[in-house]
Amino acid sequence: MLEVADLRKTYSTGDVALNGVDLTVEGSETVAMIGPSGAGKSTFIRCVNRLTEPTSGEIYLDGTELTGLKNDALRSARRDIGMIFQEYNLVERLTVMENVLTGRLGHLSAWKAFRRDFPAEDVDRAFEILDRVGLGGMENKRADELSGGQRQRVGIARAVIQNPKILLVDEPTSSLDPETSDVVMELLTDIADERGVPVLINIHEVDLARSHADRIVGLHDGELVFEGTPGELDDRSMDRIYRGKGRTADIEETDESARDGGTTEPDGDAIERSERTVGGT
Ligand SMILES: Nc1ncnc2c1ncn2[C@@H]1O[C@H](COP(=O)(O)OP(=O)(O)OP(=O)(O)O)[C@@H](O)[C@H]1O
Repeated sequence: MLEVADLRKTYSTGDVALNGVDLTVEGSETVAMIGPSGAGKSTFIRCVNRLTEPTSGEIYLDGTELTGLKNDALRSARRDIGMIFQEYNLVERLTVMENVLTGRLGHLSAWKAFRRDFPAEDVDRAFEILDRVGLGGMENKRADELSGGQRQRVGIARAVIQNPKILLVDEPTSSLDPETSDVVMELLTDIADERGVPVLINIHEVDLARSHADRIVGLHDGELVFEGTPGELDDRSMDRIYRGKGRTADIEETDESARDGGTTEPDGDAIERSERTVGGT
């Protein structure tokens, strides 16, 4: 389970990317994070795996506090986080099998990692996972011979072989056509279910989020302004996420004036206006 509390990030440029975000992702749920460009989605994911140092806040993964970890402790915690990237981040000249096995490098001693000396069980698992993601028989192909969809499947297999406690996925479909995007999203959610691992996906395509996620969270200007099921993501929520309209503060203000309008005695002018209206009818 990932638990994030009051996460804040201000870059050295003064840009406030995250302004106190709370989020929990657990079980085998798929949570899609949506929001306009610059809302802070990538910063959030990068803070969780500490590629970006948060300014403040707490991040727990299955009870381990990730902020503040250094060196070996940080390396070990990162083994528990499977990352899947927009641009796949494969080593082009290596084979599919070699790319997948790099997901196990963090589990080997430095010497074995240097020699890429993987135990037989890792290789067996790589075969099994490649089969699961639909790349059975392609183990010896070089990464640069693959299509975008195939590359992303290698990226998924490489993350899954880590045995992660969570999958963090950054714009997995941005470089893919709509049909392949759909297949990749389905694969991710199925794998989450099968392995009992939660998935947090940062995604631009709202339709994909709606059709594949269990829960959607919306960021605007570094703040979480929506959290709900795909069915709850109505036009008003979309406005709040993409235009910053009707955020909690605005709603409270509106509600207050509505309440006032209902309970406060109208002033003299209002009475006059209303009488004119009545008299005129
Ligand atoms: N390395 C950086 N240095 C300074 N400011 C940054 C850096 N990275 C991001 N920002 C700023 O932080 C804010 C959030 O950016 P971030 O990339 O997290 O948003 P995003 O929602 O992922 O956007 P996109 O969907 O375009 O990728 C933006 O204002 C951005 O300019």
